Amino acid sequence: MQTAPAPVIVAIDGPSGTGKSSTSKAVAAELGLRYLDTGAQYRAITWWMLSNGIDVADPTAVAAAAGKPVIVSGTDPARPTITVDGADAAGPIRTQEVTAAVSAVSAVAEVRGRITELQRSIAAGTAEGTDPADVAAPSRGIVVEGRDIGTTVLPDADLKVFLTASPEARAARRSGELRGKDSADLATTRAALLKRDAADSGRKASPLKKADDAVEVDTTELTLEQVVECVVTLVREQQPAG
Ligand SMILES: Nc1ncnc2c1ncn2[C@@H]1O[C@H](COP(=O)(O)OP(=O)(O)OP(=O)(O)O)[C@@H](O)[C@H]1O
Ligand SMILES: Nc1ccn([C@H]2C[C@H](O)[C@@H](COP(=O)(O)O)O2)c(=O)n1
Repeated sequence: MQTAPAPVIVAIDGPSGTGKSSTSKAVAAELGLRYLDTGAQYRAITWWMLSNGIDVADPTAVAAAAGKPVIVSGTDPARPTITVDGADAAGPIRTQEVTAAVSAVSAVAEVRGRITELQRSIAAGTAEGTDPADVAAPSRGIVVEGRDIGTTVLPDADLKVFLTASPEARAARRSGELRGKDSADLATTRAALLKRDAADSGRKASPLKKADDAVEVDTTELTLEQVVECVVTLVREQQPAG
């Protein structure tokens, strides 16, 4: 009798706007893997703090509340979901208010401890933090994207990818996304991206950092399709033949 291959774990990290979410979703869909957006989890806990009157500039208050919200992620790459205390949080976590506060909240060690635990549980396919439908579904593995997946959350991942792109390319991508919804011009968008990167790279607790054994892919001059093809090839290369 043949044994099923071990599930593959892919970690994709990098600064804002480098294409982590788009790439991870497409790679997971193509390879039949699950997909976890860890930034959405940090945004979800930030949204809960803001909605519940917690002063997000006060790390002690944030730490004291870190264990309270129940955050559940759905990991179908075609339809990723996120709920907080049972409420759909997919829309509210993308507001400017949450984006402006998320780096401060995610720098608090108690928040990171709580969310990292959820991420490891979801990657292992256990129930905590996972949509029950996902636990029941057969899985060939997962693509997990964020800032510290390869360094801290899943240091034994089968493949680690670190995406980069120039600030200009990232700002242009984001401005294209925001057009019609927001008046942010290219320079404002670029400045906001760099400010968030500096906060995420400069924090003490598990900063944004390339893992020593990660493959760096500079996406500045690549289309999304080219980046996806590159990562799919890297995943296939590290899987045993047969
Ligand atoms: N290689 C690429 N070429 C052009 N546009 C891209 C490329 N990769 C991603 N994009 C576009 O850039 C925008 C940002 O991509 P995405 O949300 O995947 O980045 P991200 O790294 O996950 O960002 P964040 O960390 O801020 O969530 C999206 O509009 C996406 O379609
Ligand atoms: N593994 C992670 C993922 C995300 N964060 C923080 C830092 C980001 O600025 C924020 C939002 O992430 P995004 O939606 O832009 O991917 O969440 C982190 O600290 N660690």
